[in-house]
Amino acid sequence: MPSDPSAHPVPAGSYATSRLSHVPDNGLDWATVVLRCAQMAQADAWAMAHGQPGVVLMERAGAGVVQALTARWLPCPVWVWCGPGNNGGDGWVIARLLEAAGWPQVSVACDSPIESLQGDAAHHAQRWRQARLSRAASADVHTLDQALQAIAVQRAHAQGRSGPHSPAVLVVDALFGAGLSRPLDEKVHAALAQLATWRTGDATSTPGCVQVVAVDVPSGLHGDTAHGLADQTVPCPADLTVTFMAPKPAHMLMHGRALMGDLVVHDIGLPLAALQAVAAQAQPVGLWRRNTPVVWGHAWQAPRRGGHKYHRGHVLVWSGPRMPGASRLAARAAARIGAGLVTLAMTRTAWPHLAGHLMSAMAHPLADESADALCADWRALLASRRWNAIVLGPGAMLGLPEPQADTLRTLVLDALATEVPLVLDADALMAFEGHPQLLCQALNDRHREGAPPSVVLTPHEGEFNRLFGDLVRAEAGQAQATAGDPGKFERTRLSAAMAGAVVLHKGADTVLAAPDGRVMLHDDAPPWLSTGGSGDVLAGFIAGLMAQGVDAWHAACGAAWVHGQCGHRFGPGLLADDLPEQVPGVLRRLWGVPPQ
Ligand SMILES: NC(=O)C1=CN([C@@H]2O[C@H](COP(=O)(O)OP(=O)(O)OC[C@H]3O[C@@H](n4cnc5c(N)ncnc54)[C@H](OP(=O)(O)O)[C@@H]3O)[C@@H](O)[C@H]2O)[C@@H](O)CC1
Ligand SMILES: Nc1ncnc2c1ncn2[C@@H]1O[C@H](COP(=O)(O)OP(=O)(O)O)[C@@H](O)[C@H]1O
Ligand SMILES: [K+]
Repeated sequence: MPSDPSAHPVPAGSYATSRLSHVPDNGLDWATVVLRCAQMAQADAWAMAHGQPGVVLMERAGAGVVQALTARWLPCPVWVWCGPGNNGGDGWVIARLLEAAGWPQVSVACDSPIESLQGDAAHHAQRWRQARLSRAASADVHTLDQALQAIAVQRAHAQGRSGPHSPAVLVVDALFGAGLSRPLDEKVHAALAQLATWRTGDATSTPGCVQVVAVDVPSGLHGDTAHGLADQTVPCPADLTVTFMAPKPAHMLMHGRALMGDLVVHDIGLPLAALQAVAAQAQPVGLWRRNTPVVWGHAWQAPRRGGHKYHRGHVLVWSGPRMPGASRLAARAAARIGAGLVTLAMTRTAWPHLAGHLMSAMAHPLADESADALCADWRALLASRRWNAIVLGPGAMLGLPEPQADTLRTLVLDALATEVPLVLDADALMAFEGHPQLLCQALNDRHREGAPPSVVLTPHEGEFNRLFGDLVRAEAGQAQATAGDPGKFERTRLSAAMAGAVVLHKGADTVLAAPDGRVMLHDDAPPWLSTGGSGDVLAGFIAGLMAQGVDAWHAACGAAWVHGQCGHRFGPGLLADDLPEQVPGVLRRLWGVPPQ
């Protein structure tokens, strides 16, 4: 990861790419999409129908794996495990090319007879066989059982002589790709599970003695959900995974990614037109994208000459009585990202202590002798001025008149009854735990069909599950034949559709979704962001952008990007307080403002 990725208009990806050509077309290019398995198959089919033979694509896929593999490991004994379909087809290419590159011990295991293979895989299996025979070498293909026995012997002989770049045995998992159609057979699952035990090391071997390269995905993992089918476990993680053209959701979601080892996305030469054809089929919503300025930059401009502070919007931040730091972080973030004015609303009791800590931000005291008085004052404040965005949630609940959750729910519903763009975070979401329908109803009442959404919900994974878990499970169960976890992308998409709001589902793999079905992945965030208050800053960034007139969707995407960039710029040791202070540098690079 570069130390300052904001130097690039498109941030460095979180995976390695080989030969990826960045040809922008209305912002659409292979590097910025996340394709579902069916869409990848559509792109492959389009390319094949437009003059790119499948056998050539398969040759390039195998060559890409060999390129990544030989860059990492020295020649060592290799087993290529080939499945019955095209994933196996890649395996035959890999076996042939490794031998052609001079790797001395390459063995192939396939439980399907070569004669039973079809299409491009059959073609490449035959090419492998011919290459073997032309060298007067044996063209024997082994079963997975035989392969396991042989590997057991090879690793026993190699004890103490393997290293990170020269394992006793390297296994290429070319059994099944991302579009798995049914769970793995028990026998295949058990073979991969045995491999996994050897890979991690056991009483008789050291970790790394057996290493694994996955073609497309570790077999058994579905590319759309990052889980096995029918709740089957994914038996064998990989040390290196090579997929093709674009990542699938499983490559980008953390629990899928954790099974992949290093990830390489290899360009097998599908043209941009193939992607455009897939995008056309995905209209009007479009493809799932990776979050870069290309997709939201047009919605957010630098302050204009001759403008004044009111042009840049006024943000109102709800400040809870006991955890005022959270709202102050959000307020500071909103101001730093460009809101012209920021006001914190706080209870009258807290006001004397808190107001003195504010400099550029303003404070407004609210009656707090009872929940009714507080809510009445809040409603009066909402009506009193032209607010351009509201943040409600960071540190919002503790210390409110009892019952606290009821009081906070009323405050949220009052804010939702206005037309002011709104960010609901943390406590404001948890106040609806057990009552998600109430929140969804209020959000849908305010959301006008066809109008852009004006509310952003920013749950982290725990909040998301507590708030939406049951609703999403029910909805996904109805929609999917293969009930089970539909994956973070789909869960987030469903929640946004149900809520009629933008949902920014936080985490190391942040997924954003809009009610109309748009989905975005923010994968360029550093782990330094996992510190208390960092989410409060993000809420402030979103509100700061909405106050400047950016719609909820683009504000959420832009804010997530700025948040990640601030984390990169500061690096280790980051506190949430440091994030807003990084914004000037990030914006300077984003807008190309010359250094001072
Ligand atoms: N142009 C292209 O297309 C390119 C494709 N490429 C490569 O192709 C891969 C995708 O290939 P794929 O679609 O053939 O899928 P794959 O994972 O090999 O398996 C399907 C086969 O397995 C069978 N089967 C399924 N589940 C099973 C189970 N549990 N247990 C047993 N059998 C099972 C299934 O049988 P069926 O369900 O039809 O009965 C079918 O025969 C992709 O990952 C990439 O590596 C690259 O070469 C680049 C160009
Ligand atoms: N490991 C990680 N890598 C990248 N970003 C992370 C990681 N962990 C958390 N984040 C980000 O940090 C922020 C934390 O927000 P949140 O959990 O609401 O914290 P808080 O409530 O303390 O403000 C979110 O934007 C989240 O996406
Ligand atoms: K595989």
